[in-house]
Amino acid sequence: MTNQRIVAHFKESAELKMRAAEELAQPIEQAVELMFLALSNGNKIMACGNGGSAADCQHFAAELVGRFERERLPLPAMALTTDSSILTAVANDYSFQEVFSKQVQAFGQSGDILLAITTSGNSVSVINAINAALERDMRVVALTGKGGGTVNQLLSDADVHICVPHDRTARIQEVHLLTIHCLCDGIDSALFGGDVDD
Ligand SMILES: O=C(CO)[C@@H](O)[C@H](O)[C@H](O)[C@H](O)COP(=O)(O)O
Ligand SMILES: [Zn+2]
Repeated sequence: MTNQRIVAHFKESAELKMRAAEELAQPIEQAVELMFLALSNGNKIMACGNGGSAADCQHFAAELVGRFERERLPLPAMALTTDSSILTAVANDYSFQEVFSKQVQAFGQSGDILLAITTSGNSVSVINAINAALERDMRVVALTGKGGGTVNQLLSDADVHICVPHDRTARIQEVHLLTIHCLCDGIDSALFGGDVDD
């Protein structure tokens, strides 16, 4: 019984990934172009999200500041999910809904990118960060699912919406992580060309 449940998770995840590849390849490519252009111009990428998506933000920033698969100079990416003093001060003195938007207002500059990760597309802390980014003339790459929720109403053609075609949070997160690795690989390929050399 347990074994069947495990196999069912693997099957559902694999099937979704194959299906999502068709739908998401184009927006992921657009996101790589947007990110590469920003990094080439000396801008940075900031990432925000809650719970498992907070971990995704940190994973992404680590691969840009450290490395993905190839040796290169550190690239400027930061997770807005890590400074417990900022997070607790803003949540305590204002509201949790402002924990990311305050940081976008503090650190964001025109031309920077916000990587906004929310499986529902409805987390208010992430929605507020998107609005703060757009107000600062930043571009937004949103990773969502479940139809995209409120995020649909905020983005324009200058932004990129990568919406995983599924309703289950865990499955959506699994595709978000794969997408993050595609973004890292795309940025490295834009820097160095197509082949991984190790
Ligand atoms: O990882 C999981 C569930 O798989 C949870 O921690 C999940 O990320 C949290 O419930 C989040 O608060 C969900 O927020 P969101 O994806 O709807 O923006
Ligand atoms: Zn999770």
